[in-house]
Amino acid sequence: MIPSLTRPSSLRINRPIVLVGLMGVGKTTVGRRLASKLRVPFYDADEEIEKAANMRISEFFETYGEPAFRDGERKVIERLLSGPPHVLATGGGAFMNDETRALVKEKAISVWLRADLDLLVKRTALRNTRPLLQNGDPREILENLLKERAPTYAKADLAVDSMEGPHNRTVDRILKKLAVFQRRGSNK
Ligand SMILES: Nc1ncnc2c1ncn2[C@@H]1O[C@H](COP(=O)(O)OP(=O)(O)OP(=O)(O)O)[C@@H](O)[C@H]1O
Ligand SMILES: O=C(O)C1=C[C@@H](O)[C@@H](O)[C@H](O)C1
Ligand SMILES: [Mg+2]
Repeated sequence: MIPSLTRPSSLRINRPIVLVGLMGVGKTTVGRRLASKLRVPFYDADEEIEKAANMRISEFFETYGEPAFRDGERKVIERLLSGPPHVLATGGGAFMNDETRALVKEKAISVWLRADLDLLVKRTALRNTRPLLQNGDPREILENLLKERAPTYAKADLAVDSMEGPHNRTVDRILKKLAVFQRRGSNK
């Protein structure tokens, strides 16, 4: 028997699926697995920006600053969303940009991945390449970002918890909500 980890989903998506949410919530890891189950390509906006600019995100922030990064991020997301259905993991701040969010709302199904503060602190501690967490106490920064950004993330079409446990449990929760959303048009 094919293990459930790799068993494809019977769901057919007709629009890109865009994952939004804070740093460390699992957009990249969960997104990659979701795409594989849906048998569609996976893209990570942060990786695409790094490829286009030929530098790491942290270097981009240092060289050009955050407003230029947000502009590049919007362009990269616009290019990706004009292609066929796929799963796209966005950078943690992408959905905060009004133009980027309007684009995502128009062209894709957006999914807010949620986790509590403790888990975000634990997961982001595994990698220290996130420029916004470099200057100060990561817990305090994440707590403030969570407060500030949650009302905007809540504008996504769906919200799914990405809590402790196997990644695939989160993937399966997304697939279930997507199936209902596609059938009914909306299901928060
Ligand atoms: N559902 C999950 N269960 C357990 N661990 C997870 C889960 N999702 C992600 N992780 C772990 O948390 C870490 C951060 O995940 P990931 O890099 O996918 O987050 P991200 O949302 O893409 O962050 P960023 O916005 O900084 O790119 C990884 O080490 C990953 O393995
Ligand atoms: O939350 C944010 O604003 C960011 C998250 C990362 O994915 C990167 O896009 C960048 O470090 C900014
Ligand atoms: Mg990521």
